[in-house]
Amino acid sequence: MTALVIAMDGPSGSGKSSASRGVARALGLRYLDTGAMYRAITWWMLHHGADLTDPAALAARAGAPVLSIATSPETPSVTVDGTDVTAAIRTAEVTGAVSAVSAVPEVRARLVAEQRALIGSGDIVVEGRDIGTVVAPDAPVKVYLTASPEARARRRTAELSGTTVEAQREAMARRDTLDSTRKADPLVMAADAVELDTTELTLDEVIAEVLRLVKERT
Ligand SMILES: Nc1ncnc2c1ncn2[C@@H]1O[C@H](COP(=O)(O)OP(=O)(O)OP(=O)(O)O)[C@@H](O)[C@H]1O
Ligand SMILES: Nc1ccn([C@H]2C[C@H](O)[C@@H](COP(=O)(O)O)O2)c(=O)n1
Repeated sequence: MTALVIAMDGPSGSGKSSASRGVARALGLRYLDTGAMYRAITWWMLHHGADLTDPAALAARAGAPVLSIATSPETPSVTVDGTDVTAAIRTAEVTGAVSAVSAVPEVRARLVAEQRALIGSGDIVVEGRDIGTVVAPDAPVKVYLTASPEARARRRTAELSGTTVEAQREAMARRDTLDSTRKADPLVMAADAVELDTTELTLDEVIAEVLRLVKERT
C-alpha cells in the first residue's frame, strides 16, 4: 500500500484519536494529531500572556512558536520551542482556550501548511476537524466520526478526574459550536466522507469498520 492518507474528522470526544491510532497501528502507518498542534500553539499563547480575546494579537504571534510533532501512533508527542508539552496541552485551561486560537486564519494557514508538509507522500492517518475538507481534500479515505453528546460526555468523564458528565457535555457543546461556526475552515463533514456513528460501537468495532473502508477504497 503506498501514498495512503486516511482523513479522520469529527467533533470533540467522538473517538478520533483512539480510532486513528488503532488504524495506524493495524496498518503500520504514521499518525498525525492536528488537534495537538492547535493545542500546542494555544499553550504557547497562554504561556506568553497573549490576549486570547484579541484575534489581531494572536495573528501577529502566530508564526513565533517553533513546533515539532512526532507521528508515531505508539508515542505521540509535541514540543514547542524545545519544551515537551505533550501532557500540558491536555489541561482544562488549554482545552477552554483552543477554539479561540484555532479560529484565527493566520494560525490555521501556518498549521495547515505544516500539516501538509508532514503528510508528505502519505502512508498516514490524520485526525482533526478539517482534514477531509481543507488539509487533504484528495485523501482516498475520509471518515467523519460522530457519537451522541451523552456518549461523548460519558467517555470523556471516564478518562478525567474531578468532573461530571453534565459539565463535560456543556464544555463539548460549547467547543463544537465554536469549531463549527468559525469563519475559517469550520468543522463540517466533507461531501465525500463516510459518516460513522460510534455511539453503540466499541473502539475495536470502530477500528474494524475503518479498516474495512480502507480495503474497499484502496
Ligand atoms: N467506541 C468507543 N467506545 C467507548 N469509548 C471510546 C470509544 N471511542 C473512544 N472512546 C473513549 O472516548 C474518549 C474520547 O476519545 P478520543 O480522545 O479518541 O476522542 P477525540 O475525538 O479524539 O476527542 P478530542 O477531539 O476531544 O481530542 C477516550 O477516553 C476514548 O478511550
Ligand atoms: N484540524 C483541526 C484540529 C483541531 N482544531 C481545533 C479545534 C479543537 O477544538 C481543538 C483541539 O482539538 P482536539 O485535540 O480536541 O482534537 O483544535 C482545528 O481547528 N482543526
